[in-house]
Amino acid sequence: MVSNLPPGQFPDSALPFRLPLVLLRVTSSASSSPAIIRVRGLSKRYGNHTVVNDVGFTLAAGETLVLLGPSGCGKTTLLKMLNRLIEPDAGTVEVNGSDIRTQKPELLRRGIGYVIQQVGLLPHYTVAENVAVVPTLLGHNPADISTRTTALLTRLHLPAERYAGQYPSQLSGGQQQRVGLARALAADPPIILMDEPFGALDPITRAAIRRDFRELEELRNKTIVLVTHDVAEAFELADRIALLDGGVVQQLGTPRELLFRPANDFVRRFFEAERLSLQMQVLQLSDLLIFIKSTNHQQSLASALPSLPASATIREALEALTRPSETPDPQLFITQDSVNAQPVTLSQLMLAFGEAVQSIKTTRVEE
Ligand SMILES: Nc1ncnc2c1ncn2[C@@H]1O[C@H](COP(=O)(O)OP(=O)(O)OP(=O)(O)O)[C@@H](O)[C@H]1O
Repeated sequence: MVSNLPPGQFPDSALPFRLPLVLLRVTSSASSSPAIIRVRGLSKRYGNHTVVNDVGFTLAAGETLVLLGPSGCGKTTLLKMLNRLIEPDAGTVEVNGSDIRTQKPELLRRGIGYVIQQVGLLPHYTVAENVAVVPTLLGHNPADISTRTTALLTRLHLPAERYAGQYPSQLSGGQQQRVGLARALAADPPIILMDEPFGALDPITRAAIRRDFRELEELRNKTIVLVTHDVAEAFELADRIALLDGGVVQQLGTPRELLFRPANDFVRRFFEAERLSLQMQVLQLSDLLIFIKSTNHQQSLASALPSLPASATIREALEALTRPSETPDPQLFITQDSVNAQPVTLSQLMLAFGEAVQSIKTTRVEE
């Protein structure tokens, strides 16, 4: 019965069983959609050095998998084996059920978007010509290419009337990166591979492009494999993370699973320095509802206070609650549906956050 409810909504009768629900959410994993990428036993050696060692995973359509790990752990090598830029020594990659070795590498790559840190725009092509490269190679209708190019550039904050005719050297690094993203999306491939796509950008541009990335309609249904060594970026963008060390996947799971159920000491240590901030990014208001004391409130107050959905993260709630305010203990409403709204003050939220984290830890120890 409880599992049929949307996240964050619990019937009163479920009260005594609320604690295990927090745990259940930690263990919930990948989607059950059909696999679009299936990797088995993938290995690559250079001389005596095994840089990717027996890696396997299955990716559902629409999923974003982040390959995370320290420098030199094999992320780029693994990514490049997915579009045959590097051939493995062992193992297989299947895309939509067929072994990629049965396709010519250049044909395979036209069907898989690829975004890299160095962007790799063609310097003597205009922005519009760069975006149009793959659809042109695929023989798409020129009018359709032009319409899509204009739409993509506009969506990525590069209005075509201003930027379409410019050359890459006339653009900033962030603008070039946006053109790189538009180019990867131009032929509407179902799969996009991204290698440190935001790595060369300053923190503000990086945050802005990451926000666009999350909100971009064109990316919504794509299956994405993204390489990064930035933990916060991985947690922000991933459905699942494959954390690598020495070419071996140390753990593959949701950000919650890696944070709250680390498979080994390497995984635990990897997130240690940013643990608090990651917990605030991973836990949602819905996880805290059971720890917030219900108070009677006037419905009329709801419209006067800021509100956030129960799916908002603790970080988003803290951002909302710590804006300059006249009130010593500001509050907001957590909206669960059109009828139910739970008021919470900043101090209640902090207390509930502490209790939620503690309860997850406690439940683990008791297992
Ligand atoms: N062509 C090559 N010849 C020999 N060694 C290589 C080659 N390409 C990569 N390596 C080695 O393989 C290991 C993994 O490299 P890879 O670029 O996949 O790591 P990475 O995790 O992407 O690192 P980074 O985050 O620094 O980009 C490194 O030790 C690297 O030196």
